[in-house]
Amino acid sequence: MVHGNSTNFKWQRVVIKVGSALIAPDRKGVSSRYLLGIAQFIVRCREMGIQVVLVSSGSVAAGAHLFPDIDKPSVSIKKAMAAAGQTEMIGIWNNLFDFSTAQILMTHGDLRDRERYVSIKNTIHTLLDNGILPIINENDTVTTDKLRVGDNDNLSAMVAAASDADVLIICSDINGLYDKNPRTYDDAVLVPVIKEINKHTYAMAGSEAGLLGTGGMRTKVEAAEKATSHGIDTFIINGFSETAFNQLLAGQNPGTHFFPVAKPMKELVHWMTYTSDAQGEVVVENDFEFDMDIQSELLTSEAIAEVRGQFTVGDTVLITKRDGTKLAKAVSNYSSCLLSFIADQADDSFATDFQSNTGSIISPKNMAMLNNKTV
Ligand SMILES: Nc1ncnc2c1ncn2[C@@H]1O[C@H](COP(=O)(O)OP(=O)(O)O)[C@@H](O)[C@H]1O
Ligand SMILES: N[C@@H](CCC(=O)OP(=O)(O)O)C(=O)O
Repeated sequence: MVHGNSTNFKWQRVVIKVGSALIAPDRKGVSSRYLLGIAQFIVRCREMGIQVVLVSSGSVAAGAHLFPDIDKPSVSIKKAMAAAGQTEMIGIWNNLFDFSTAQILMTHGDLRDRERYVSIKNTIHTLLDNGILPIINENDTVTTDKLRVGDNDNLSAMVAAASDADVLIICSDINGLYDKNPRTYDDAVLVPVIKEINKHTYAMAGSEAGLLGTGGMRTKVEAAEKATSHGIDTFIINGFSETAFNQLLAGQNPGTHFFPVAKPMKELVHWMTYTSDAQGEVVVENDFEFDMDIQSELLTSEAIAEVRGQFTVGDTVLITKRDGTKLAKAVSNYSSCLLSFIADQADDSFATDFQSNTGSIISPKNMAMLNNKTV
């Protein structure tokens, strides 16, 4: 746990996310220029008994030099860059350590499937228990718009939650979050501490990324929101600066430190809120409220105004009011077809009988209240 501007370094497990500009700063293939300092930090953490998981971006940037005549690469060229760059990148990381490393490539399609998520989680823990450094990236070659996380900031927060980490360190090409983009405004000021992430935090982050990166500060704030709501301290630091790593090791905050929330979400609720992806929507009337006291009647067909999308039993659905308010995400015990059918019956007794035989539509142990969060 970290306090104020200093740390007492009681971390047991750290996730370190490294941005593309640190891997291939000149787009001439991978370079060890900045990776040496990061590798030294990883080694020192491990010497202190802290387990480390590395999330490394940079496969596209690392592979770009193999396609020298292409100014504006298409999606398929970028995927080819990623495939070729990934081996260069893993090669250089592997050479920097005298212990074993392991590569894990994943997509959002893997993380949002509970069984695959648990499998990833178990593999990470098994690697750590055996002293092996997991090096993780999105599997860009197989992603589609529907399947991808799209940026490694959010991916690193999902990985931090899956790893049960207590700190996430996002290494970027800039000192931390400024009150506005310092590449545009000379008078931008570094924000050292964020105690609560809100719309002002997002306003400061804006939406511009650097030349090599994806998502800029916005996706880093999204990542910090995901991680801190799971009780994970989050830092954005300058990965170019060895001083920043030394400061962290000395218990100081070298960049922006996002404090964990006072009451972190439980693991399953956190996964449902931030990692699972709703396959459909169950729309209820505007005056609907969950009555948590009667669990079997948490959501009954009479309350349903509309069923949107196609989902099967066990899929996650979004429960929204007609006015668009996001109430909850929950695992549906009914398919969209069946739910539409029983909700459309004019005779309420049909639905009541059906539900008393088949069971409730959703159950509280598989639901996460959203309070209109952006997820
Ligand atoms: N408020 C801000 N504070 C800091 N950086 C900002 C801000 N707004 C935009 N940026 C841009 O975000 C960049 C870092 O994000 P990004 O390019 O995605 O890097 P990375 O590869 O580390 O993920 C900075 O170099 C800067 O150009
Ligand atoms: N999976 C991509 C990373 C995309 C990404 O988020 O990049 P960055 O903003 O530099 O962390 C790659 O390896 O190129």
